[in-house]
Amino acid sequence: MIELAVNARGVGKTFPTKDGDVVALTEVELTVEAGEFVSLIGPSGCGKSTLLRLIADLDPASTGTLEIFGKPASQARVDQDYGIAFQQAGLLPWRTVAGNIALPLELHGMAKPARAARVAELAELVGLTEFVDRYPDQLSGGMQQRVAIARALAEQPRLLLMDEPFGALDEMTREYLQGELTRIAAETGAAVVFVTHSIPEAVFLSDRVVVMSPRPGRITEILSTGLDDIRDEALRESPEYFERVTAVREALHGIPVERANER
Ligand SMILES: Nc1ncnc2c1ncn2[C@@H]1O[C@H](COP(=O)(O)OP(=O)(O)OP(=O)(O)O)[C@@H](O)[C@H]1O
Repeated sequence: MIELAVNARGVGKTFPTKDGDVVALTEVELTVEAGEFVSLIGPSGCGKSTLLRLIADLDPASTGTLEIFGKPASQARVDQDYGIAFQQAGLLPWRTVAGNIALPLELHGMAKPARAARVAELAELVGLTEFVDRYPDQLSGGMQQRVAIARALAEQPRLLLMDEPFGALDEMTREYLQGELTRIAAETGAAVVFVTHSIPEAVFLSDRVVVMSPRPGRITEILSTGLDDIRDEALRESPEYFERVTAVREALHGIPVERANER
């Protein structure tokens, strides 16, 4: 039987506000298989971050059921089944790269020698071995984001939740880190749920792209990219890649792009 990293059934989220209820998400049906890379894409306010926050148990769902590796999200949180990385790297400025990566290991009481070994392994995984003694303000934005990814992976989570982690980076760094992330996901075997505004980014990274629409946020389409496992620079220039980018763009617009331009 296929193991599911995420299993969302009829999930909805309503925020009560002083001006009335905001229905952020409704009737979300989504499964993510172990080891699968799934992106969430959609216009601003469609509930991408909300869905990620529900999966991470940072907020409770208002309706439906949500299981992470067959457990309630709250249990998965206790069991540290997932790691999280956000748009802002969120590093502690007074700690070195090694200190930041080690933080979750320290909090959970890993002994010092084991911790040092794991930090070295993670620094190598994200290509920062030579920078472990630097402080965050001595790093580029892309390097800071790599530290955040290493920290999220510290406890070998089987699921990585990422909310626009490359959103604040320049295009070249972004493309470089996309390649790195696909390699890291393959090496660790972790499933990834990745929030993005970028259609090419979603296609390049993903096995499946989940297209969402706002008011109230819901899934309108799920597209399999059907691309093979090798995600390199050649892929970005291939006809299959352009085809998938067009398909996702059309799904976002709800109609074929040519016709949308005619209106
Ligand atoms: N704590 C909250 N209280 C009230 N409304 C909220 C709260 N959090 C989110 N919302 C609303 O829920 C909807 C979905 O927000 P969410 O941040 O999930 O969208 P998003 O797709 O991630 O947007 P963006 O792409 O701009 O980051 C929005 O209308 C937002 O205003």
